[in-house]
Amino acid sequence: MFDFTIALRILITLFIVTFIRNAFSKRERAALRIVAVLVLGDIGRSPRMMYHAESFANAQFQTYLVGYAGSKPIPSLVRINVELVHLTETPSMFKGLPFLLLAPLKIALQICTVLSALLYTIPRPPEYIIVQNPPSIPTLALVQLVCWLRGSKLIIDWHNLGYSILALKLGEKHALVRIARKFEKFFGRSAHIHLFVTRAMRDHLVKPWDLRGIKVVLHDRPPSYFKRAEDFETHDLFNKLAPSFSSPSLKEFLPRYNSPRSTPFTHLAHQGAPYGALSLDPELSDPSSPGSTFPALRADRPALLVSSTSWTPDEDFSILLDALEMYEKRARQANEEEYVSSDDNESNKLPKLLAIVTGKGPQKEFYMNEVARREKEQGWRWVRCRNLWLEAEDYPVLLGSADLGVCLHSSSSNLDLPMKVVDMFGCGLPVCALDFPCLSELVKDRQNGYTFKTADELTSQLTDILRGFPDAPQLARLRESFKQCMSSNRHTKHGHRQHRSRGDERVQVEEEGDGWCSWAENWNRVVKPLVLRDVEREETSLIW
Ligand SMILES: Nc1nc2c(ncn2[C@@H]2O[C@H](COP(=O)(O)OP(=O)(O)O[C@H]3O[C@H](CO)[C@@H](O)[C@H](O)[C@@H]3O)[C@@H](O)[C@H]2O)c(=O)[nH]1
Repeated sequence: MFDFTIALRILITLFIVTFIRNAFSKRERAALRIVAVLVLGDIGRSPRMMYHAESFANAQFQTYLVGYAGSKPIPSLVRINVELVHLTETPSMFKGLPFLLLAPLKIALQICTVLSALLYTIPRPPEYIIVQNPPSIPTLALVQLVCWLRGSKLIIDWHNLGYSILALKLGEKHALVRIARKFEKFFGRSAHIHLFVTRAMRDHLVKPWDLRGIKVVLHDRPPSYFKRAEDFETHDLFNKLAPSFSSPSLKEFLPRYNSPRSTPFTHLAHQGAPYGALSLDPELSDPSSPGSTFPALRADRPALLVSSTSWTPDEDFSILLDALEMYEKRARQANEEEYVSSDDNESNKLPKLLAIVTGKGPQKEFYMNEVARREKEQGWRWVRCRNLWLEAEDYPVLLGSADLGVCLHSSSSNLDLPMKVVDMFGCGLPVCALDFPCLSELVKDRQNGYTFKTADELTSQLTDILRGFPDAPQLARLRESFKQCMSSNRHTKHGHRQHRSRGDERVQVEEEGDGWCSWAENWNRVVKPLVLRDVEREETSLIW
């Protein structure tokens, strides 16, 4: 059996020896063009850090991505040779301990495993270490120490504030929250570069925390392969997902299909056949019949709603659950004979609604049990809700195949924006998003989506948008204004250059505007010039 205490002792001894050796010998000189990207979390569930790693590697850096193994990372990391360095997990036997006992044990192990990764596994000192905050404890202190020992430059990527997440658990006034805030402020103050996910976060931190270093906003943006799905991609995806839709309650809910020729959303159609008139004709759906067939959306498909959540307390899933329950009631009123008068026409009907919730996290089991309970006890006929975790390459196809996205993110600090909405926008998907301060940096109400505050409001938005589906006029209008909003953003407000003083240097910083573009375009414009500044300087001095 794995002896945790022996491993811990070995790691602590190694750390002390290294520390003394480094403290009393000449500091190492960092090697140019090596970067360590550190996240104290599951690498595969840390999209922004994976994108940073990809961008550094594309800028010819030898790139190490340090974090926990778990979900599969994006495939491009393997292609471009990013080296994954895995941290040791907290042994599962500790997981049942109370928080106040578990926390120090977990931190002790984190200290050992992070130091061993940054000091030993990465053989030459990196030029840059870029760290995700939060979590802040113990990471911020560790990276400051390693940068001091190895002569690396620190980049802090401010995603949110660690102490504000702890406050959700312990309450704002708790002594540990106050200590965590002081820790974050002290160890987060100095860095070579501070990156912020929003302007609101930059403004909140720069002056009040007296941050030192280059400070620049880098909004989340989707990679270029996040796009609207073609019908054949939707067809392939739902064929692949067929085993996840095999439960009796889903089978009776979804239109009949015959994989691989048809799925609940698509079928094989003949070129030139009228849209929507095909699914009932088995001859036409048979790929072996003469003439070319191609996958097309079926007219009797349910509306597809996608929501992604980390199942944490700052994303209150009960809002969506209540909204789905109310949608079920309204769909019965709109569609079922006992409620509908003969004057009511088709365009007032509401479609069946399949909500797919992606994501992993602590509250998943609780809420999915609640979904199953309500579905069964109330005999839902118009709504189903299922949780899935998709392979990294399938996740954008699901978003690109959906009709509407829902986001329940409410920031613990009111300073960070949901990456999942960025993903949805990249896939051409308008969203209904829970409102909170600073959301307007991303979601413009009634332009690229709707904002809501309560389950009631969300239900009204769902029914308005989906009424008459698949020929839903409100959905068509929303898609049109979404397209206009994103394309006008793309061509207008790009950033402007600013000069900032940094010691005796004048630093040119590209300030980001609201412009919509891909992650790579944004990173190359904002971060690349900062991390390759010495190259520019060398090139300039060669010219002169
Ligand atoms: N492969 C896969 N990935 C998924 C799936 N579902 C969600 N994800 C990944 O999980 C991310 C959402 O994770 P959250 O933890 O819910 O992030 P967020 O609230 O939307 O955004 C927060 O984290 C970002 C990244 O750390 C921050 O950049 C952002 O500011 C914010 O703090 C998505 O962007 C996507 O990359 C899935 O089924 N499969």
